[in-house]
Amino acid sequence: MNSQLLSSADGSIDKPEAIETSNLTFCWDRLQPTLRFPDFSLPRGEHLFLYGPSGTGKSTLLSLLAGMLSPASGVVKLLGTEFHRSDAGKRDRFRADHIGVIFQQFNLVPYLTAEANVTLPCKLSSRRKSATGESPTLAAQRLLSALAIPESHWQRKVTQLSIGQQQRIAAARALIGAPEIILADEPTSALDSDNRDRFINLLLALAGERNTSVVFVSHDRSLARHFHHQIELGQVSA
Ligand SMILES: Nc1ncnc2c1ncn2[C@@H]1O[C@H](COP(=O)(O)OP(=O)(O)OP(=O)(O)O)[C@@H](O)[C@H]1O
Repeated sequence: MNSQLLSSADGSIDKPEAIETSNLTFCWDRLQPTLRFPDFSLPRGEHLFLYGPSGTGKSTLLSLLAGMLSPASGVVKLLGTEFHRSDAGKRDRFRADHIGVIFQQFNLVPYLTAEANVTLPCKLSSRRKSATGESPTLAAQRLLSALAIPESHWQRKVTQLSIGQQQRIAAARALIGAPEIILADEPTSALDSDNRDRFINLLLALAGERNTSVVFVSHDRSLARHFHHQIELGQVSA
């Protein structure tokens, strides 16, 4: 088993961990091999790159971290709690309060404007709303601006925007209200390499300002240089 305790980039050892896993396994069904995941521990405010070939369980691991799946065995803790063991209501609340997710296909609400998509987490979480320190609309506008979405596009429906713009709106939605953790699943797969690098740099800079930890999944190992830590998935065994 590949076991990794990721040391803090600033050398401190007393910060509460954003994510800890140990002996984590998951099995979709009896016909498939058990997915076994490496142990790791990600300090607050740091970022981790998870890579590996197709089918090695990157998206499954992200769903385990997000509490959308429960492990077959082992432990997964976010901010010191095994929140996936809570009932559905508490799980949803924890996720809304503490986690921003950027999905592969962005999962934006198609009939809402760019700005309304970004403020959505503040409607689902009073914690995220108050953490903006201002009105959610102003916070959304600041993020849209920082992510280079022209003001003329803020009131457009997201379906009228380019893929690159939709991706940055998904990032703004994940960042608003400074959640402690962002989970990003291959959000750059549709972009060329210049735009991919620019997006990752922006995402990590904005996350850094908020002391937000980021787990970023990709099959493209060349992106690893942007991140504090990296883990390769690939051990799939029965
Ligand atoms: N909903 C599901 N039901 C059954 N099996 C699934 C389901 N989702 C994934 N799997 C299986 O679990 C394994 C891991 O899939 P997963 O999507 O986590 O891999 P991945 O590394 O993210 O792949 P990719 O890079 O292609 O997105 C694969 O064998 C896949 O077929």
